[in-house]
Amino acid sequence: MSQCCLAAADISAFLSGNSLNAAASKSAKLRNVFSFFRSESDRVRVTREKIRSRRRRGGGFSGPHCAMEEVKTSSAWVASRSSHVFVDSSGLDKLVDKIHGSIPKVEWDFEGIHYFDNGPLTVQYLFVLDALNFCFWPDEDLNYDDLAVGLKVALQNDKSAFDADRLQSYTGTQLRKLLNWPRPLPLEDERVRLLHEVGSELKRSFAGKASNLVEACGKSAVSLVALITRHFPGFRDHSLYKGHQVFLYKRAQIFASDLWGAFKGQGYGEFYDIGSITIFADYIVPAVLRELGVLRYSSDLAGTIDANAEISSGSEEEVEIRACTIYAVEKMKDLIKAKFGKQVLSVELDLWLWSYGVQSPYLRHHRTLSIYY
Ligand SMILES: Nc1nc2c(c(CN[C@H]3C=C[C@H](O)[C@@H]3O)cn2[C@@H]2O[C@H](COP(=O)(O)O)[C@@H](O)[C@H]2O)c(=O)[nH]1
Repeated sequence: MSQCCLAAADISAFLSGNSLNAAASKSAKLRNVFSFFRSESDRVRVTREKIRSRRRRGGGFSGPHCAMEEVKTSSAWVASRSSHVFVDSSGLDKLVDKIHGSIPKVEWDFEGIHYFDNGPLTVQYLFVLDALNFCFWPDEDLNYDDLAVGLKVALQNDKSAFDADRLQSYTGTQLRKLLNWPRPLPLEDERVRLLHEVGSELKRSFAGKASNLVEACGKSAVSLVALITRHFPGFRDHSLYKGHQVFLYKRAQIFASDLWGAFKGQGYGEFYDIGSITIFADYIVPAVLRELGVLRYSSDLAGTIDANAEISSGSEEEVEIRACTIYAVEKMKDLIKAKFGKQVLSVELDLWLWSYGVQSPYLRHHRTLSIYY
């Protein structure tokens, strides 16, 4: 920079676009300095634009670890500002003491309802299952088991039923028939759209196979969640709460957990970081935590839920229920570690709490129309 050793003051003045303009008309020397800085500023502007466009494309700064950490940190952010839902620390304390820090062991597929052949077709089955694993409550006869069994029977009858091309072409009537369901499914058009999305993106990026998606994550559940939410918009389970983005990623995370459970932590289910997965913010676990005195609701919110009235997706109430669920279970894990020196997994806590909830006939859960859970 021999021709332009301007003092710092001049450079900052330049960046403000004032003094160098006037000076440049006085002398050639300064004119050179000015032209040098103009080309520099163009270079800087181009670089900045490149960074901005990379950010817009979502490249570079949202690595896999960001995604999962964001679930925990954004849920904690909500919990620290919530006004409809509260985590009762004494309730949490009592629950941990009650179980002496030991979680009752619940087997994955304790109901015996899932397809399993220990191979890539099981991965395809679980990905299709978790693409549709949401919002059963509007049909009081429908529940998760009907979906799991329906897809299992469909695959046993036709091994090509979940090929990427087939997934892209299902209609609502065909999906209903596949599940042997006598009437339109809740959010049926969305379920069909999500099947199409899974089929087309698996074909475009993973040779049609969910097993390739899993193999691409290097045995990291966190990377798998990041890969899924990057490629499949239907899995991008997030909300805006008081102007902040809150990440929940329920169906992306439960897919990793279902692989881990189905394959017993081996093969397609082997993840060195399964401990990073949080609880799955569905509508059963929050209701169980409320029943166990861990979550407390405002009287208005309790009244709405107990009257079986709906809560809007993205409302403060809905986001606080889901985020406080994640926050409470993370706190529960810390408490079990501090009090009993035990390291428990969210996926194990989840299976215990969820299985407890689906077997409680009078459980009152919140009702939100959502494709996320
Ligand atoms: N937190 C959490 N939420 C879960 C599951 C499962 C199923 N997990 C399988 C894996 C191993 C087990 O053996 C299960 O068979 C479904 N759900 C959610 O519950 C709701 C369905 O309720 P209902 O309408 O009553 O069927 C709905 O939001 C659904 O997305 C879970 O494990 N954890």
